Amino acid sequence: MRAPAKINVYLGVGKPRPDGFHPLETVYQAVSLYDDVTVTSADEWSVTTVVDVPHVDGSSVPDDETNIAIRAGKALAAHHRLDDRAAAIEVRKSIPVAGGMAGGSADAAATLVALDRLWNLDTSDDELLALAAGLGSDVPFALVGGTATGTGRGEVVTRVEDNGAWWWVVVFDDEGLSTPSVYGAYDLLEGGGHDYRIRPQMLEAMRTPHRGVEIMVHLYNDLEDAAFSLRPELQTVAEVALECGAVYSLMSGSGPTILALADGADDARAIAGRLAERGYERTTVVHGPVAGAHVVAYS
Ligand SMILES: C[C@](O)(CO)[C@H](O)COP(=O)(O)OP(=O)(O)OC[C@H]1O[C@@H](n2ccc(N)nc2=O)[C@H](O)[C@@H]1O
Ligand SMILES: Nc1ncnc2c1ncn2[C@@H]1O[C@H](COP(=O)(O)OP(=O)(O)OP(=O)(O)O)[C@@H](O)[C@H]1O
Repeated sequence: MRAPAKINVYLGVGKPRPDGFHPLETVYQAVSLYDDVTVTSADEWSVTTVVDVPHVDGSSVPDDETNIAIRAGKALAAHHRLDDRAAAIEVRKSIPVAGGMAGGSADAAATLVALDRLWNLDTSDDELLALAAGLGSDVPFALVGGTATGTGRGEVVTRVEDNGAWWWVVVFDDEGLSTPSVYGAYDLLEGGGHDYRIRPQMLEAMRTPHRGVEIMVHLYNDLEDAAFSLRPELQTVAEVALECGAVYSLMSGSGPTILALADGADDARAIAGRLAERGYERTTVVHGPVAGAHVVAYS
């Protein structure tokens, strides 16, 4: 089972709720960078992470039951009162770890769908989405894919019509950035007191056939200043991407991955080449939107 990375083409963040989570209004996009998950029935739960791409460092991915893929499998088994079931999970990672591209969420979504098929459970889409929401704010979107809005803490996902062919250069970072620490820095900067809603004009513009570049004025990420305060060199990466010809540059989710928007595939490859000349060699070209781990019905 294959699950895509996500980016947030718009991320508006409010003040923390009583439960500590931040209310979000985001526009997610699934892009063509994937983790592949394989499951086999076993007597005990296990997870193995395999990395065969240079831009991923899998050393910090847990191999015990804290791995979100095992948490997903156990949640599915418990939901069906099959607590005696277990599986061996193999995750082949291409999505950077703690990169703001929801790699763990992709693994969780892929595991839910893969085990549902392996065990012939026929879990409904609504039940899968509810299980996904219990695992993490970004997991429901990894099931749905495409382009979608996320509200609540990000887990309430509604597909939107996106007739675009977006091309991005993804600039990887050597170190990950912890999502809670970025939200913490956002609170210290007293973020959240503004109107963070998605502009209807953005959704309208995405309905019209476009190449991403026409939507550029609407691209936005409220967590950028917070991440840049923790890692100032990330702002430099975003600036260099513009100097290398990006139409726009944006941080992905809670960072540290930086996205350079390109005007088509050839332009993206040219930007990646110029970035390499400037010393940023750990990049890849992706396009979006792409399908999620499973085509689900949603409202
Ligand atoms: C940055 C984003 O990727 C944008 O889509 C998400 O908000 C993060 O989603 P995620 O990694 O699936 O997040 P979760 O696993 O649900 O939460 C991890 C931690 O991030 C913070 N968190 C997450 C989501 C949210 N709406 N508000 C938060 O404050 C909380 O400290 C939480 O303990
Ligand atoms: N299957 C997994 N893959 C990657 N990280 C995992 C996994 N399971 C648990 N983790 C832990 O979760 C942390 C964050 O992982 P992840 O790669 O999903 O971050 P992220 O891409 O920044 O997520 P998001 O964009 O949703 O905030 C890792 O540092 C790791 O310790």
